[in-house]
Amino acid sequence: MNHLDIPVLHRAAGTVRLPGSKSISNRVLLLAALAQGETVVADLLDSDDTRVMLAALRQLGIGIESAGADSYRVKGAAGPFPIKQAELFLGNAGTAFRPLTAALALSAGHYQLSGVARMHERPIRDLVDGLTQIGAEVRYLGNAGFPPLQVLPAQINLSAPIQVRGDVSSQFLTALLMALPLMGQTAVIEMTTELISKPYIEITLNLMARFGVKVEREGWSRFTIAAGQRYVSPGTIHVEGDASSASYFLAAGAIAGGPVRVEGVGRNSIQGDVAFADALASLGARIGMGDNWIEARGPLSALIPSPSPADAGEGSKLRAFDLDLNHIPDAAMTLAVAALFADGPCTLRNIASWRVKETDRIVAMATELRKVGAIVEEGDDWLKVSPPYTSHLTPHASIATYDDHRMAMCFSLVALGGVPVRILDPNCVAKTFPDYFDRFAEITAPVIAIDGPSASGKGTVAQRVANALGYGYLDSGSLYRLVALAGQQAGVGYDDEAGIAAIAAALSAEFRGDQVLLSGNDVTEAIRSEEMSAASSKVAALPAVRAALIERQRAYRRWPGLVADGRDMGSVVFPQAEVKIFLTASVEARAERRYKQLIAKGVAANIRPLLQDLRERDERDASRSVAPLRKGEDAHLLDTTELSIEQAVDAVLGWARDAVDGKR
Ligand SMILES: Nc1ncnc2c1ncn2[C@@H]1O[C@H](COP(=O)(O)OP(=O)(O)O)[C@@H](O)[C@H]1O
Ligand SMILES: Nc1ccn([C@@H]2O[C@H](COP(=O)(O)OP(=O)(O)O)[C@@H](O)[C@H]2O)c(=O)n1
Repeated sequence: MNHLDIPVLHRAAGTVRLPGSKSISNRVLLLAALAQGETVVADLLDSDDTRVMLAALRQLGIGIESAGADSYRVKGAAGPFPIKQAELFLGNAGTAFRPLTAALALSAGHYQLSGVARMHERPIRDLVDGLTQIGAEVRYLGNAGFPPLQVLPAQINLSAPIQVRGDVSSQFLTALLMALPLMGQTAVIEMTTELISKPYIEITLNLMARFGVKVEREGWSRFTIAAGQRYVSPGTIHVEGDASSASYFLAAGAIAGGPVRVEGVGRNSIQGDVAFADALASLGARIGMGDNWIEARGPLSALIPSPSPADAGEGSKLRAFDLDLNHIPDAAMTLAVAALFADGPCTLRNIASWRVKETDRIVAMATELRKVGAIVEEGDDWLKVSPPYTSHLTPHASIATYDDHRMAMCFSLVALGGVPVRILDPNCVAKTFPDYFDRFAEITAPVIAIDGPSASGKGTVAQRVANALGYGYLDSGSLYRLVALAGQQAGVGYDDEAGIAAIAAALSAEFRGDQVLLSGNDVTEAIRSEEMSAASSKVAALPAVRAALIERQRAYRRWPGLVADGRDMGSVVFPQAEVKIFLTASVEARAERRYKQLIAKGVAANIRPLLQDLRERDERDASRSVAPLRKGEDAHLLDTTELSIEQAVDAVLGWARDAVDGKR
């Protein structure tokens, strides 16, 4: 079977920009489709579930065009769907299936809705019962109570309150709430049971209000949509980052040092899953929050006195917990795996909804946690997880993922316990977070940052260290050289900051072995010319250019690790690097090395202008306002004036070993 092996990981630190929220993305798409006017949906999640929704809406006659990266222009139908006959295949996307069922039941057409086998095992009776009460014609095409479904035109009557259960899934209530305004009449929904996952209903109500429909609620038991309201486009709507997806990164920060920061959700979020941060805090993690970000670090250890607050979390465990997690069912899965890193048995309560998700998550979680050595007890709606008696997780476990994206994402955290872990069928994360593992690697893969002036030997040493450790290698200087060359080719002046920054943002660069390609053309030699050396140091002084290249550089941080060389690897791009080195040599030694390099390549050269050029570039690199070249306090100084290449490489490897050993 297709699998991903995650190596032993020692530390999690860094920043992750979250993909758009799945819950918000699919709700907004449906509301925009039913609304009057055109809605631009920005920062939409790009995943299987949203693709399913987009395709279904198009099939139902809604005009949807791309409006740039992750943005769509949706032309609302100003009421029910215009296409009156369709067969929809909705994969395993519950956030598409349930709301579409309700909206189609009120659209006076002939429709069929089906999905993958698992979708046909996920209950939908409570929603169908609610719709049937108001006269809708919704029939089971397979097993009663489950998809696939047939929907027929019907006379809808809203005179009596709709009675709905809310104890299996809150999505049924969401589906009814979003569809009912199509009728333009007063509609009342009464819950016949306790409502679970209330924060998801808050998202629904919040988004309906953004589209102009107000729902009055009495506690969580009665909801009224007053007559005469209709959906109207709010113009542009930005989808927040996915708070459930944030849980893996925040847990990683709490388990393995941190700080890990997620961007895209924060204090102002409308998603209940941000409460996951509070749960982590109750386990002892140190949490910070801004309007649009959340950050997690490991607990402060009361026992181990530490020299600086930044190191204080090392080695200290999370506190054991006993929590009711009904309000954050999805993010709660992350806590089940975090329990492996706690100081005692942990109990997750009130999680019955796990049984009807992508898989029976209680069974799946218990089975897979046992593979890594946990002692697990399970009940109808609870799970008790105790870390292994020895505190050591079982290495090389093969984790089955049950076509459940969250199982795959949660279990990546196991590697932070100092054991390699294998994730089977890792591509199931595409449901909500297609590049999850790349992002996770960007906060967990170790980095060796080597900065220093031109011709100090950074590239030579970095490449050899990378080979010795089996790590990847990033020559960040070549990116600035590529920008300079691309700017020259496009005829953009090196003083046109916005123009050069736009080139940097769109740079089509590829490293293939020793070859460097720009828009598919081999420019390995062209970027090394003296002209490009001077030009690159000019474009590198432009703040907008540096900003445009940051995320691209961070994306090179992959497992098992990265050696990166440049001027600001340790200070700006990878401030959390395991090892930072400032590599230098006297300017005379460097001029001589450059001279020898050029002569070896058959290029005529002269020491004096080389010396002059190095001095000028040193001056420009050291005096620029953004990311100037200088040795940071936390960097090891390596002066290679009197060293051979082998000695320099050995010194770096020694520091790298010490850093990793220190974390064991
Ligand atoms: N002790 C040393 N460490 C690293 N490189 C050295 C050393 N001595 C000589 N060199 C040579 O210096 C030259 C410049 O190194 P390079 O890696 O291109 O520098 P940088 O990437 O810092 O500009 C290379 O030809 C390299 O072989
Ligand atoms: N991280 C980096 C890397 C390079 N640079 C700039 O890009 C230019 C080319 O980088 P390089 O590493 O290829 O240059 P050399 O050290 O090989 O001469 C340098 O002169 C720096 O001004 C930077 O500003 N920041």
